[in-house]
Amino acid sequence: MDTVISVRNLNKTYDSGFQALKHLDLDIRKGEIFALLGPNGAGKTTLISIICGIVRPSAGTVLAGGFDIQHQYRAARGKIGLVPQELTTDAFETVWATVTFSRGLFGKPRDPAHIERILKDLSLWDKRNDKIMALSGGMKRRVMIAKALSHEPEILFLDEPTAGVDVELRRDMWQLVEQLRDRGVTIILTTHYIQEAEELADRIGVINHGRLVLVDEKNALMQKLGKRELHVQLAAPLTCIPEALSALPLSLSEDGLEITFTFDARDEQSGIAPLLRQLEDNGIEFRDLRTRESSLEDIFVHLVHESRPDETAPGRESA
Ligand SMILES: Nc1ncnc2c1ncn2[C@@H]1O[C@H](COP(=O)(O)OP(=O)(O)OP(=O)(O)O)[C@@H](O)[C@H]1O
Repeated sequence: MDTVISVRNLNKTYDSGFQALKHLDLDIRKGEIFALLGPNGAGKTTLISIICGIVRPSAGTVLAGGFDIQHQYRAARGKIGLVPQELTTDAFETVWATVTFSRGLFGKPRDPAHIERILKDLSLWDKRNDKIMALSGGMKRRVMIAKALSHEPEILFLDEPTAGVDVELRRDMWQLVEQLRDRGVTIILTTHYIQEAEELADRIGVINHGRLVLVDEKNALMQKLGKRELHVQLAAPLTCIPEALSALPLSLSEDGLEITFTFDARDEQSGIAPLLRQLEDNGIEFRDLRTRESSLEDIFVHLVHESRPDETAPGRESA
């Protein structure tokens, strides 16, 4: 698959001496939705700002559409649309004027048909003559996307696209992102919301303390790192796990009516069949069985915990 963004050995140390990015390598593939996930201060905005040419790296290279963001800035930047976290647009301008103006900033010739298409795609056409300040929060966000798409970029960065928006608007935004991808735009979004990455992304990168802790296909990630649980509903309550079963990874619910067995989704032998035999051998009857896969949230918490630089006890893990 074609690579549209290529980041190599990126380092960023701010003037304060703080190292925000450490030896970061990343390739973004054409046409994918890539979610960059990380806790506060992990380095997401720093990384995006360097790729978009807003912040200078201390070392390393970034190619966008084959152009070097430092040495071929205009060509590289022309490939990229950026929707920043903050709504930065002139409140007194109309929707049409502000989006048209953005296109001009990239030195592109006027193209009213293109602006019309974007505004229609983003359900802003009816609002084209309205002043930005008269729009709802959700519409303002759409205007920011329209501005970012005005110069026909191949790559769209969305920095926390749904921070602080309500659930309904978040769903709207997700739908919009998928529509843009279907039209061939490569999308990179940063998010705190694990559900957002789980819902939208083809691939996920997890960043913590300036390092990319992991990059993988979402589904592969969930399969590889996922744990599964088998919940066994018992016919009669137990007071404790019988001695004969104490070697197994079992836990008993407070009311004694459910045993949980945790196993690794990667193992071919889950251990469920031997477990059920042992339950029978020990006279423990059950009424029902359910399995549950770990969510991306479980995986994320585990990864971020593992990658703490000050971690002194390597064996410690979150469950
Ligand atoms: N101009 C700056 N000077 C010094 N340190 C900075 C500067 N900008 C960011 N940092 C620090 O770099 C680290 C990474 O910040 P960054 O904004 O990239 O993180 P983030 O992952 O986007 O966080 P958030 O999710 O909170 O937006 C933070 O510790 C931040 O305090």
